[in-house]
Order: sequence, then C-alpha cells, then structure tokens
Amino acid sequence: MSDVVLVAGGAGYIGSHVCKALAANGFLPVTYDSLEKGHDWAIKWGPFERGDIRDRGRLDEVLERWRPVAVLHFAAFIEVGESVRDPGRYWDNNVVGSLTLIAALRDAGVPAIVFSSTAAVYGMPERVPVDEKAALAPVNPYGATKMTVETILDDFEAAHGLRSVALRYFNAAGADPDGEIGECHSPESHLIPLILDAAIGRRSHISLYGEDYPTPDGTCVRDYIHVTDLASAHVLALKRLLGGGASLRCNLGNGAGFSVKQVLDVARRVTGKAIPAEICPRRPGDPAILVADSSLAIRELGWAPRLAALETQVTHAWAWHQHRPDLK
Ligand SMILES: NC(=O)c1ccc[n+]([C@@H]2O[C@H](COP(=O)([O-])OP(=O)(O)OC[C@H]3O[C@@H](n4cnc5c(N)ncnc54)[C@H](O)[C@@H]3O)[C@@H](O)[C@H]2O)c1
Ligand SMILES: O=c1ccn([C@@H]2O[C@H](COP(=O)(O)OP(=O)(O)O[C@H]3O[C@H](CO)[C@@H](O)[C@H](O)[C@H]3O)[C@@H](O)[C@H]2O)c(=O)[nH]1
Repeated sequence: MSDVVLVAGGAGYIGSHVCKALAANGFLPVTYDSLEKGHDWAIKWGPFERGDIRDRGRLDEVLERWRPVAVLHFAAFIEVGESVRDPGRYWDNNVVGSLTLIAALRDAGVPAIVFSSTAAVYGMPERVPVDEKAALAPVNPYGATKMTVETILDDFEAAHGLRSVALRYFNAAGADPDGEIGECHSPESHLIPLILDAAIGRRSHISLYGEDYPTPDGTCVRDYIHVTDLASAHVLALKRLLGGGASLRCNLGNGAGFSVKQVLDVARRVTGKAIPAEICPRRPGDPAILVADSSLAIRELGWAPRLAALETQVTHAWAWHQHRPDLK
C-alpha cells in the first residue's frame, strides 16, 4: 500500500500537477477540495474527498479514514486584487481555514505539512534577486495571510513538533507537458492565460498594466516557473519531511526576470498570432520587479528546475489552452 498524502486544494492548478508527481513517486494523493475554484476533471491520480478546510468535522473524518503520512496544503484564495477589495474573505479562507487544518493535523498526529506560500510575502523587495533573508513585508492582504500562516506553522512546530516546508512560489506558469491538466482559474487574472485567451480570440486584446515602471521597458518584471518544476519541489519537500528533515522556508523561481512585454513577445512567437495589446494604468499592489534567488531550495532540497525556459512554459500553456475542458 502506497503512503497516503492528503492534498488540500488538489483539484486546483498547482495541486493537480503535484498530485500527478506524487503518484509518479509512489504516493497515493487523496484530494481534499471544496471545488469552489478547482475542477473535478483535474482529480486523476487518487481518491477525492469533497470538503472545506474550515470544516473541522469533515477534516477529522477524512484524516481518520486515510491516516495520511503528511499533508500538502494548496487550498486558498489567490487573487491579490480581490484580497484588497474583500480582505475578510482572504483572512477567513486562507488563515482561519489553514488554522483549522493545522489544528486538525496536530490532533490527528500528522507530523508534517508542505504549505503553498508566495513571493507576495516580500512585498516590494529592496533588492532582487530576493533571497529568504529579505524582510517579510507584504503589501496586500493576500501576502499578509500567507505570511501569517507561516507564523502559525512556526508556532505549532515550537509547541507541538509539527514540521513544515513553506514553498514561496514566484509566478507559476505552463501546463503538464503531457497535456493532461493545465491552468484554469475562474475568473482568470494571470498574465499568460489572459494573453493566450487573446491569441485564441476569447478576448479582443491583452491589457498591459503600466508602462512607467523603473524597468528596462517600463513594464513589470516577474520570474516565471513551470508548474511541473514546482511539482518536483513539492515531492522533494515531502521526502525531506518524511525522512525526518528540518522545517524550511524557501523560494521557488528560476532567477530570471521577464517583463510583461517580453512575455507577450514570446507568446506571439509561440502562437504565431498577432495578439493585440493595450497599455492601461498600473494595477494597484504590483511590485515593479520580483525575481527569486532559489539557491536555498537547490541546496536544501536538491531541486533542479528542468523546464526553466519561458518559451517552454508558454508552449505547454498554449498546447493546453487550445483544448481546455472548460472551453469545449
Ligand atoms: N498560481 C500562482 O502563480 C501562485 C503563486 C504563488 C502561490 N500560489 C499558491 O498556490 C496555491 C495553489 O494556487 P493555484 O494557482 O493552484 O490556485 P487554484 O485556485 O487553482 O487552486 C486552489 C484550490 O483550493 C481549493 N480551495 C480553496 N479554498 C478552499 C477551502 N476553504 N477548502 C477546500 N478547498 C479549497 C479550490 O477549490 C482550488 O481547487 C494557493 O495557496 C496559492 O496561494 C499560487
Ligand atoms: O491582464 C494582465 C494581467 C497581468 N498583467 C501584469 O503581468 C504581471 C504578472 O501578473 P499575474 O500573472 O497576475 O501575476 P502576479 O500578480 O505577479 O502574481 C502571481 O505571482 C505571485 C508571486 O510572484 C503570487 O503571489 C500570486 O499568487 C500569483 O498570482 C504583473 O506585472 C501584472 O501587472 C498585465 O499586465 N495584464
């Protein structure tokens, strides 16, 4: 019998890719998801338990049934702009929900958790590439909720011995290279799928949020990381914890920054489409440049990103985007 891993939020974009990697590594991923944002078609590599992380009774039932060796926790709301407009929704789901889950793990005796954190915990970093010694100074409620969950995890380790790896992802992109799953947020707010929507004519153009940033071409610079490379980092983090390794907080990015205009150029090349673009005002809360120093993950987890090229990420996203189940 494979080791069971509970994957909270496993029906979502990143969680489903991690489920595929877990199964390929001999684990049985049990997805626990409310399906408020995820998709039942994305649950392919293990059983499904429908539930909300804020529902302690349901969590206890599922933990008792499956007795997982660890939990991977992706379940959260993820939109920065919405978190500014409606912070209560984010504190409730991301913090109350995580606390409920973490307390249930403590009481069920689950010893380890891998948590989806974010580059947004750094806010507007003074120096890039940003490493883990940089101050945590989120500039929006979304980032603040993720930083708070990291603190809860620190406190639960000190008091109860629950070990954790918090992975601070930069910009997740791309899709399963085999085309089995891919990105599908609703509403979509991320740059690459929106550009691809414009490429297939689902929207008239892509809006470029700001051309007056202190960057070489005036548009924001981000570090895009292939979702399959994120998935391999989760498997390594899980194995570290199961092997008795220490807790860790680390960045996951490629260390290369691309501007919004550079991403658009790559997408035009990959799709062969013109993709009309319109310059718009800045989007509130966007840092000018976010690029990761991921040497800690490389050193401590033995992580090696294999699909780092932006062109590869956009190619896989494009292959998926043209056949997305929700667009049929
Ligand atoms: N997409 C990115 O670029 C990115 C970057 C940094 C961090 N993250 C973090 O990674 C995680 C996954 O992001 P994603 O892009 O896959 O998002 P997603 O919306 O595709 O997946 C999140 C999943 O969690 C589920 N969920 C949400 N609230 C829940 C609840 N209360 N109970 C049970 N299930 C719940 C949703 O139904 C969904 O299936 C999130 O925690 C996000 O903050 C994402
Ligand atoms: O229609 C659009 C959408 C986005 N952008 C710009 O494109 C860049 C990337 O934006 P987006 O894809 O929305 O990602 P981020 O806002 O950088 O946030 C992502 O990456 C962060 C870590 O870097 C995570 O914390 C977030 O959860 C995740 O959504 C930003 O400069 C946006 O202003 C546009 O110009 N037009």
